Amino acid sequence: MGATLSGLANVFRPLLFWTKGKECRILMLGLDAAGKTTIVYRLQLGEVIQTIPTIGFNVETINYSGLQLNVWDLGGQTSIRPYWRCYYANTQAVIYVVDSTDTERLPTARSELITMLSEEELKDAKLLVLANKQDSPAALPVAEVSLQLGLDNLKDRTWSVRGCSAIREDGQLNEALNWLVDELKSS
Ligand SMILES: Nc1nc2c(ncn2[C@@H]2O[C@H](COP(=O)(O)OP(=O)(O)OP(=O)(O)O)[C@@H](O)[C@H]2O)c(=O)[nH]1
Ligand SMILES: [Mg+2]
Repeated sequence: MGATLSGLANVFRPLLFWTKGKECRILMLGLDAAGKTTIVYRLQLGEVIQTIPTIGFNVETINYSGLQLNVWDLGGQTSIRPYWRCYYANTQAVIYVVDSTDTERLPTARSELITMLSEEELKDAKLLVLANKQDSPAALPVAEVSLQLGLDNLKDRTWSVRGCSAIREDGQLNEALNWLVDELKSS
């Protein structure tokens, strides 16, 4: 019963505060095909949309739990990654999305993450790592993704790693976002 009530609370939480709240700038980063765009529109529209690779960026506003989240979803292809840094200024949080089935490129995801976090402009940014595509049988468990990204080595950073699936309705995505908005509100 307790679990059901907390599930319901998670579902209705985004609706509870629909008026414009404090603005927060959030960057969605991660390698190409990690699921960034799918997640953004899943959170905004509550549905799974057909995506195409992002060339440049999408920017969307999501009113969530009393905050106005201005979400910048940047393309993750190799040739686009050098431009991520143009968007770092005034960012309060980074959502770093990882394809948990793409084991071959986890070292690349790790090095891009480390490079990004070393930037002065992001030194105070909170970090939410999403180990996405957990619906797939080929997905590595969250703990393994975390290990391979070297997250335990992070110092002086408010961070969390969560498993999720952009295409499955299990509440994990909302739970992860709830963690982030609670951190943003308390800072
Ligand atoms: N099985 C599964 N597929 C997913 C999930 N999330 C995204 N996808 C699929 O992964 C592919 C890439 O998703 P996108 O959201 O376009 O990826 P992206 O990170 O925005 O990629 P770029 O824009 O190129 O950086 C699409 O075919 C999605 O349908 C998920 O949780 N599970
Ligand atoms: Mg995209």
